[in-house]
Amino acid sequence: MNCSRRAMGACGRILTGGSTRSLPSLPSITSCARHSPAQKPMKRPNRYQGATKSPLEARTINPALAVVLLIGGGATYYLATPSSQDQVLNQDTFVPYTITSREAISASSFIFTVAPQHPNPAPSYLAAEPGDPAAWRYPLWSVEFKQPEVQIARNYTPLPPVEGEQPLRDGTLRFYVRSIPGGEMSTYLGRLGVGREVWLRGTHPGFDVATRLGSQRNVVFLAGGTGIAPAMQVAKAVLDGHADARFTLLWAIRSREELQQAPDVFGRPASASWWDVFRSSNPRPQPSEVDHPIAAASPLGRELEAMKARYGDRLRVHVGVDDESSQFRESHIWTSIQSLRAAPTLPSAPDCQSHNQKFHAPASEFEPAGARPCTCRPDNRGKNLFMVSGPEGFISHYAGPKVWLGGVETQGAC
Ligand SMILES: Cc1cc2nc3c(=O)[nH]c(=O)nc-3n(C[C@H](O)[C@H](O)[C@H](O)COP(=O)(O)OP(=O)(O)OC[C@H]3O[C@@H](n4cnc5c(N)ncnc54)[C@H](O)[C@@H]3O)c2cc1C
Repeated sequence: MNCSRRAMGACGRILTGGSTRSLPSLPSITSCARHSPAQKPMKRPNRYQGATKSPLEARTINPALAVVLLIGGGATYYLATPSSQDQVLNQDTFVPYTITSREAISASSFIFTVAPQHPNPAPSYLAAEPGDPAAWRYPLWSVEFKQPEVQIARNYTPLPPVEGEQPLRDGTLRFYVRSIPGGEMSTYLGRLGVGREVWLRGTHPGFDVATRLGSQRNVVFLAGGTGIAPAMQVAKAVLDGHADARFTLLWAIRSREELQQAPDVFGRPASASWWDVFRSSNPRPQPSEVDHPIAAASPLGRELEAMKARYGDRLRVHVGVDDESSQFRESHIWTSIQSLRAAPTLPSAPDCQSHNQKFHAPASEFEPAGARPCTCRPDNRGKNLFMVSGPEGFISHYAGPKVWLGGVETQGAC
């Protein structure tokens, strides 16, 4: 735990969904804060968090920037009653959707699809004009679901459309959710079957990946569990957007069934016993790169496989499994960062709110695209990114605890 935090650097900060950090050959870090002054009150849940400076930054070898997206715990928000006039997805009121499919991945996680009850030909998360191929407007975004019985809301991250499928103009969205024991919203969603009604509000743009990355092309993304949803969003946006972009996904999961079903049949590394861990002749299990095709792929595994088929070596996927004692450690993160062999970037402009670390630290995880314009030299715009996303405990492990910084609760800042 301490080791991980040291590895990440000296500072970090909480983002509602992610945190930012520096990578080795990627310079200093960028960070995001959880609450943006520009945001309306009551809208910011807090599962994904971002950290500003990080241990990685502290150890900066060559400046490069890293963004860490974090998924954190959820805050409770009292919800406004939806107006009858707001029938399509919007940022102010909750609108009804219907669950159209539900697929279990493990005993506690599942993917489900929702369709709006009032179709909207131009949802706010689509960039294309009607008639053009549809594309998502933001590299990273989420919507809120509400739990009507106890009046709370939580953010969830739509999964990118499956390979070969356009974002659907009928507004259909898919989500990967884990039911947390005792969790108000996630257990509520876990109980709902096909045909049940859910209520959504959004679109909520996330950390402005495009501006932060600028002319740089490398992202390392450490995702814990359902934190893979934002990772897949960012991977698709970055890899579709730039033919020379490279994305390394480090996916930390509790058990292999998130990636592969029937793992014992298909060659899962043997679980490490306590005895194994301490036997010098049996070194500690290590995270491994995912083979393609993925044997007995889970529904999520099939989606990763499709992305891998599309992007080839530009997308590398590594998995660390709790049950197999192959968690990601500092050395794995550094190896992934350094393997990108990104050219060092120059220091950012002192007043650049996108790339200077002092502004990055208190930045919000929820920020409108372009809200923080880059003022760096034209030939030095952007930072390679290291992003972290996952449950609060996961983020704390890698980015450090939540702290208050400049009146904003952040994570990864110290
Ligand atoms: C921008 C954003 C996007 C998100 N996208 C997704 C997504 O795509 N899929 C998804 O499943 N979640 C996502 N989340 C997290 C989600 O919003 C909720 O926080 C989560 O589902 C838990 O809510 P809850 O009401 O069930 O638990 P709560 O009642 O809020 O929490 C109950 C307890 O469980 C702990 N806890 C919360 N989450 C976890 C966890 N993952 N593991 C272990 N303990 C936990 C809390 O700290 C608390 O102690 C996202 C969060 C944000 C901010």
